Amino acid sequence: MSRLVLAQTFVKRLSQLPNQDQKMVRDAVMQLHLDTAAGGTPRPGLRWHGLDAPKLYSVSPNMDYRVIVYHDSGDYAVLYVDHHDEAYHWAARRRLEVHPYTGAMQVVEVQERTEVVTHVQEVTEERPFGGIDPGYLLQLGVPERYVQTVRHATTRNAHELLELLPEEVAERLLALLSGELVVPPDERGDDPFTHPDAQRLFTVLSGEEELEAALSGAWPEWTVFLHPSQRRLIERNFNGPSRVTGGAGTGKTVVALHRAARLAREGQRVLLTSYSRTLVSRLEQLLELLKLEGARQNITVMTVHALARQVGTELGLPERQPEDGNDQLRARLANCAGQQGGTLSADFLLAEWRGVIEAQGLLSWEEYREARRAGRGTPLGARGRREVWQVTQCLCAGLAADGKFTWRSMCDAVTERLHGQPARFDAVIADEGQDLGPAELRFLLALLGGETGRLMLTLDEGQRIYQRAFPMKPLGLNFQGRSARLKVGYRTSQQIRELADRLLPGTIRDADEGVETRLTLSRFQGPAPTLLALKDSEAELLALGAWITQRLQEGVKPAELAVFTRHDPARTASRLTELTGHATSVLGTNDEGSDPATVSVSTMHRAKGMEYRAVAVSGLTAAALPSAQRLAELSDPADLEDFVAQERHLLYVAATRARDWLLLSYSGEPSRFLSGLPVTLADPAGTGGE
Ligand SMILES: Nc1ncnc2c1ncn2[C@@H]1O[C@H](COP(=O)(O)OP(=O)(O)OP(=O)(O)O)[C@@H](O)[C@H]1O
Repeated sequence: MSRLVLAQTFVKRLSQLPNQDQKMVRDAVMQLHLDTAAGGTPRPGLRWHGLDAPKLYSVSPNMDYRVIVYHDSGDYAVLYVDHHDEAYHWAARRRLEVHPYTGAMQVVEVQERTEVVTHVQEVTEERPFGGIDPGYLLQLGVPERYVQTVRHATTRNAHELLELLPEEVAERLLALLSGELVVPPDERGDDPFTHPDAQRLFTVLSGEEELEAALSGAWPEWTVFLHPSQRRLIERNFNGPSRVTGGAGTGKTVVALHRAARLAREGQRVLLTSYSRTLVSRLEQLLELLKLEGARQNITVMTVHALARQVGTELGLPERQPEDGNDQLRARLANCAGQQGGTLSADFLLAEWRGVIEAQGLLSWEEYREARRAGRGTPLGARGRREVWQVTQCLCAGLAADGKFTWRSMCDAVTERLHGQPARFDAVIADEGQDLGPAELRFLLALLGGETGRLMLTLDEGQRIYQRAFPMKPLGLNFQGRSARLKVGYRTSQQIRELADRLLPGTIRDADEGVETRLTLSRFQGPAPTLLALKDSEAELLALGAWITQRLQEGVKPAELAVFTRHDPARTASRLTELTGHATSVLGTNDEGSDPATVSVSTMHRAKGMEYRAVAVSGLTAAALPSAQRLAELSDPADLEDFVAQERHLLYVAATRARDWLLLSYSGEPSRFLSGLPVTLADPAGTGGE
């Protein structure tokens, strides 16, 4: 009996081919399987023949395409497909080797770039791995042919080398670079394709049906080829609350989905949640791809607020409508302060309400009088506190009289009602957890009957755009020993990730004093991002139009393109259409999709959770980012600092929605967040930086 193994590189390339070509390749692979499954040989029609590289073979679905296959004893591993020359070029640069220490199958790149790295011999430069014992490097999975190259790598070219090595190895070396102690992977096993290191790249198929599903494109890569660090987080049972962190596009949502699926298959009642409807509807769509069948009914997918409202109604809380916009609350606070002749500004009062009273769920004057005001910049004496309390009580009374609630106060009210009730879920997984506040977390814990160990948060401090950081330990959430960082960037090209990383500090500290370095690796290369500086907004829109035209000509579909702006996307969309003729649709705050024949335009806030092949972030002026309008309203230094950090994160979020192409643009004075980034001056086609 022989086995058929599929490599992630094949599945990915197959999905990029035109439909009719995919079918032809699928038929050829199915044929190969049928011919060899019972120990036979491939039929002559497949034109099976050996290549120059050891154990690599080629199959020809037609005159144009070649499928590259590794074959050894009973194993057939389908590695890659492409047009004749490209496929052979791919094969010529790769070897499949069973690693001598780990026993895992590795795809090792050879030639060209290896030599580039080896020949950089600047003795004066620091060699970060120079002092590491070759035996230890081997234990970490470094391919034998690379051990000396790694030891010779300099600080400058170490990253180039890491992008070249098998991912699992690069990840361990990256951890060494950031000063972590790295434990070598498991001892070698018997099967090179099922070693945890190999599972991110290969999947052994158990039959024709599975092969059919894989080949028909019903198998998006993420549903099968998990990174070992993702797999561990999905399979591990934690003895306390757990946390998954990672930069944009490192697969945190993928972990959340697979873990929810795994627990549901075991019969657990799972809540998979996040804070916005857009994010939750994306979770719902992706969950369908995991083909859960009966187990699907064990998973509730809902926003925290929608669920709180539903549970509140069940528990007999009066029906109220949400009123949570900053502008509405600020107006109510100004009104109350005016009535009471207070001295504090509406903005200060709002920040105190959001940052102290709502954040800590303070329900009485005594509690507020004693409360810690950590993170608030302006000190408040007893008189000031009294004034804040009176005004915010007036706010609450006004909201209640009008049949309204703020989401946080509703969460707190429901949490109180849930007290002492049995758990409604066996597990809660909250994606984009950085933007959930204390009230939301308390509610989630109440749904678990207080069992903090059944909560998993996936989050990125660098993408915090709504919620100021707050310590989680007082809520009983201590993640020590149960926190893991994902380091492989799946979404964005190396070039886009590197630029986006420059928008944020290299390390980020959370409110519990945890410090994380943001080092991440990318899985693929792409064109350099472009930063355009134009003389006025009309010139900027024309340049944007030219950039879009160029992308469309290169085969990017309108639905794979998005434009993000800080303010007023409707205006950008209509001016863009007027000036350039490109059809656009504006995405609102609901989860509605856009017309696939148009380019999406939305706010940078709406970008969260989205993904496109090409993204333009336009109008990045000093006045727009951080929003000058909002800055003028803030007086407390801590509020200002929080706000500027959130605006910076917003740019990071918008930029990291791009997989292959990124354009940043502005006219006049640039946003302070762009300082230090190389500008490609007015270049309408967007080719200057590429
Ligand atoms: N193991 C994997 N194999 C292939 N693709 C993956 C894998 N994990 C994640 N991806 C892909 O990478 C992209 C980003 O994944 P995901 O949305 O889970 O990342 P994230 O960390 O939640 O991102 P963000 O924080 O930016 O929202 C998606 O297209 C996803 O399908």
